[in-house]
Amino acid sequence: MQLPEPLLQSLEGVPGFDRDAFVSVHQSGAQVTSVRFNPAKPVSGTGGHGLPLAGAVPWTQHGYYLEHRPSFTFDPLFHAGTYYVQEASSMFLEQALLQHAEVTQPLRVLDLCAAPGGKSTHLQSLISEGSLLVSNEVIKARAAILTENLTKWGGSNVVVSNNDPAHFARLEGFFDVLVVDAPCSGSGLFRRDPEAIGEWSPSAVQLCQGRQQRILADAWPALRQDGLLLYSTCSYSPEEDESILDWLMETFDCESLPLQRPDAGIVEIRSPRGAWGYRFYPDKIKGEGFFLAAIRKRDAATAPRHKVKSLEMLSQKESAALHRWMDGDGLRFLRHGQRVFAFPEDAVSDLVILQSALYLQSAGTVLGEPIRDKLVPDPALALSPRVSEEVLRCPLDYDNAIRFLQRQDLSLDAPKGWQLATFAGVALGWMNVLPNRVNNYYPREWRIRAQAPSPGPDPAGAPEGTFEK
Ligand SMILES: C[S@@+](CC[C@H](N)C(=O)[O-])C[C@H]1O[C@@H](n2cnc3c(N)ncnc32)[C@H](O)[C@@H]1O
Repeated sequence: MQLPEPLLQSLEGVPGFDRDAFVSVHQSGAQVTSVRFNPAKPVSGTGGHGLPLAGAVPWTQHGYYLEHRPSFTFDPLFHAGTYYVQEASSMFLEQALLQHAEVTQPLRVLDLCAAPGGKSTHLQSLISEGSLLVSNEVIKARAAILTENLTKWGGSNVVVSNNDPAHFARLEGFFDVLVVDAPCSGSGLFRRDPEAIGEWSPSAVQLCQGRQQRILADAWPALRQDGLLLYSTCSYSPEEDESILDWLMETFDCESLPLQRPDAGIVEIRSPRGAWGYRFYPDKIKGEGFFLAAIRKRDAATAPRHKVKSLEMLSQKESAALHRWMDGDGLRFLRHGQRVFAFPEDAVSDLVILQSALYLQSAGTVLGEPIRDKLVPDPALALSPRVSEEVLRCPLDYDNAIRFLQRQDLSLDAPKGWQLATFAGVALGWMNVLPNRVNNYYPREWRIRAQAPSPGPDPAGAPEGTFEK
């Protein structure tokens, strides 16, 4: 692996940069794989997840390294949203949130650059049920992947939007926490993705810096006074890290916040204007290149009055019928078009504002489409940890679970009607058992398309739909 010489030269003198160790860790071919478990979907069956765990990630509660990289595509528990494959350094976000936000209180959190959903699934696990996460992605195709990953994660307190950062100016002072995991020149991921080296150049770094400033300037008004900004990149370049912190300090009234580090390998820096930032180098910690900083907004933001369209609530009778399908404690059932969905009761007024200001891709948990007195259940309901205990469950063995996820026909001896297909006690999706056949309702766009790998671990990694920082 040939790292760009201009990159190495630009890092000379940057705190924590050790040229020889840095080059050598990139040339070693070593790969680090890590996952973060979903606390809302514990797996208790024999052997649990069966993943080859190799110790905890020191800066997060639910993150673990793996001894090697298994084929996630052919693990039903991956599709069930019981864990997310996430780069370890990125999980440091948890420390920043826990140290500087009141996560036990209801929070409105905006994850502005969210696809494919690593930070958003993490944030969802850290905030309270009555909090609200708005997970935004500007690129439409990527917003669809984000929705899929968040649907599988299962939280009802999430809204996915597909907006340009500039649109958030309509929500002045609305959010308590703003996460900007900015698009960047990507040098931090060179070890994992050597092909990205070819796309790197000093001018790409400049271009990214300009874009990062625009994104931050556009979203800044949406953060309330005393709200928390978490800024991160996977770039080593000071132009995208320290210089952005200095630009924030010069442009806005804000205060930089220090973080406690549970691992001495994380390098604490002070920018020329004194802002704190945290650098991750693969030769110093077990993870990829990453940068994170926490900033408190000081200037005032006034909450504007919104012209709002109301939402259609279900009647008590309609809602009562839905409790057979979902534990609705603390949730409100609402109608959108033909479908009904569940949303945290305390956040319904926020949703009314959001739908007036943004282009929403999804909100809460879709239960399905009521037809006469019956419900055609939605995949999101199957993947919600709140799906009712009353719903019939059909445990599948491994081979049938894979057939189900490939959307193939199944031949099973099961009672008639809607059933949750489960594996190791965790729901995968819906089947409708008819007298002469079983209809597989796994979404076509989510199905496994890859060929099954040969038995045994797959150190090179099998093709898969979801893996990112
Ligand atoms: C580093 S990735 C986000 C990764 C994500 N936070 C995660 O943890 O999985 C940056 C995201 O910003 C989006 N993006 C690109 N250009 C953008 C822009 N001008 N404004 C906002 N987002 C942008 C990209 O599509 C990409 O999804």
